[in-house]
Amino acid sequence: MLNIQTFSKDDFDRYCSHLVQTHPLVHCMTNDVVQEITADVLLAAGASPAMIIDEHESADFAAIADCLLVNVGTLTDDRYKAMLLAVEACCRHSKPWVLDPVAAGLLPWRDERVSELARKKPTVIRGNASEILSLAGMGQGGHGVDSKDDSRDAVNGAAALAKRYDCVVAVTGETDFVTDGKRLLSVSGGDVMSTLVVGTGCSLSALVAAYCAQSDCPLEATAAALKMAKLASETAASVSQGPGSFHPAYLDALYRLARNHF
Ligand SMILES: Nc1ncnc2c1ncn2[C@@H]1O[C@H](COP(=O)(O)OP(=O)(O)OP(=O)(O)O)[C@@H](O)[C@H]1O
Ligand SMILES: Cc1ncsc1CCO
Ligand SMILES: [Mg+2]
Repeated sequence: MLNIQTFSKDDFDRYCSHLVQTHPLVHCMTNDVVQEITADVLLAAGASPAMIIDEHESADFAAIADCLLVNVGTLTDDRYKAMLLAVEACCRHSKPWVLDPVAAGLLPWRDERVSELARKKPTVIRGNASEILSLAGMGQGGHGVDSKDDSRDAVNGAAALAKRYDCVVAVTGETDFVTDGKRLLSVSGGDVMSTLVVGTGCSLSALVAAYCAQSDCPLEATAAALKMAKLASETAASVSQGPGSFHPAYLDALYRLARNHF
């Protein structure tokens, strides 16, 4: 078992300043459900989103963008081909990319493709506890796209996965954990209301990609993205009455955090 280090607010401040000053261009290949929240979260946080998804353009754009998100939430054959081309371009150009293995562990066709993507050297894999446990071969999948497991129970699976694929693995939940198989960081806080708005996890994976752009420490850059989401969720929950008002308050809170770091 690795020692758990808490990721500090000072560390977050440094990474957040870097993000808002560099304004990274984030190439998003994500699912149909979360396009809008993903773009809005990136803009509010100080990054620049672009959803370029066709196989004729994905490799060219991966070479232009600062980082890539691949999210398999609504995967199709065509999208998968375009994702592979983008991932290969990222690897050729040494650009960071993040894999969000939505609903891993439930569907064999999807699982085969998620495993193939994971073997293509993602910088970070970010998922909920059930997704990370399934990828590590230690779980049976979630309740559709939602987690059935506690993130604390997925820490060993996350570390095993990080070692297997030589990448950073982030598992989110009541407490978030990030590991590269050698160090383990925890990020606490946030609010359970995050789980009642679709795409808080998916958009967080895009934010992880943004923080990893031009960073030489993807482990800490990932923790910074998770911390930003936790801080913004806390603020949003304190001023909202339910998921409907939480959603815009979350964007506003991300924006205020970013603005404080200009
Ligand atoms: N019980 C909880 N208490 C507080 N925060 C939580 C809780 N569960 C999840 N979160 C937070 O919600 C956000 C999304 O994480 P989650 O694990 O729900 O991702 P996900 O299942 O992939 O989401 P989605 O598929 O809807 O995009 C993270 O910021 C995480 O820290
Ligand atoms: C609800 C849903 N279904 C496929 S992807 C997605 C977004 C949350 O992961
Ligand atoms: Mg998810």
